[in-house]
Amino acid sequence: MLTVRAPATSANLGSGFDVFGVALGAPADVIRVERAPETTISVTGAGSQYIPENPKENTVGAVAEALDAPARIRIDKGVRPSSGLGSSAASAAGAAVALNELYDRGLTREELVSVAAEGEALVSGAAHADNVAPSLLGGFTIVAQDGVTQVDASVPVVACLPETTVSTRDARDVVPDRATMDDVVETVGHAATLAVGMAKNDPEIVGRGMDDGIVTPERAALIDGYDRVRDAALEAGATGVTVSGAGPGVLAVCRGSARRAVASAMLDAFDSVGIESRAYQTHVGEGARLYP
Ligand SMILES: Nc1ncnc2c1ncn2[C@@H]1O[C@H](COP(=O)(O)OP(=O)(O)OP(=O)(O)O)[C@@H](O)[C@H]1O
Ligand SMILES: N[C@@H](CCO)C(=O)O
Repeated sequence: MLTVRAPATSANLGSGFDVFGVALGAPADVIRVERAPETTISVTGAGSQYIPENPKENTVGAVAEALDAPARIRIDKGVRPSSGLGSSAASAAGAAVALNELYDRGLTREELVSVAAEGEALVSGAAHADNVAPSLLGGFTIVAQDGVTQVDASVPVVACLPETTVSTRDARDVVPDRATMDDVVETVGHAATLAVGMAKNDPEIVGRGMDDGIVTPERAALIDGYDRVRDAALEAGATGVTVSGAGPGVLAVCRGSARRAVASAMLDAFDSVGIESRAYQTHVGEGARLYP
């Protein structure tokens, strides 16, 4: 039996819609695999009651099929589904690493990105790789048409998850078809700033590059209390705040010394609109890890 821990991720980071992603130190899914004549899946842990065990409907089933690697697969969910922390992607990335090893397929982590993205296509209708790439490679990743670029980083973050859910499929329906040239120019400037901030591991520069006026306002409107949570986090010392992935999670970047205050401000702000939430005080972290 092989065991893999695959981290939650936060995609987009505001200015990098469908392009940027980061691996988070916590939470994570744990995937266990054993060879079997056909694929079976069992799911336990956070939100497991909402996750299908039918291989045709689970992201890990799509990965097993893509690798032609039938297995008995057990998923222990640390990443709650439909929260904006790449839950479906963490399972897919973990399964890709585990099954590649189990069947000695010899694919690199970079090559596994498109394999794991097959699972994302199954649940969200688009094979976007901005969650599976950081879950596989760790750090900060840029997914472009011609490949993935990765940089190690350890910027402190707070990921605050309200009890509500938003499905990625629904959140993709509100993405505008067009943007003005002014908005594009502004967003490119922010995205470039953010990428430099990650390379320098500097939360001030990362935070300055997180704003986006194209997709984020539409997504934020789906999250009750978003404006209050954002304002509270900024007041408590966050350098940047945005919707995590497709939401409803909210991601704040900050200096390590401000992390506790930012988390507490975000929890209080959700509470003030009658919504319970949970905050992960963590950092940009490592990718999927294989245990012997
Ligand atoms: N292994 C899996 N883990 C989690 N969700 C899964 C899995 N397989 C299938 N799903 C389905 O995928 C959907 C959750 O995926 P979705 O992309 O909406 O959320 P997410 O992965 O948590 O977040 P995001 O992509 O916004 O960061 C749910 O409908 C869930 O049932
Ligand atoms: N880039 C994708 C990620 C989903 O987590 C989206 O925002 O729809």
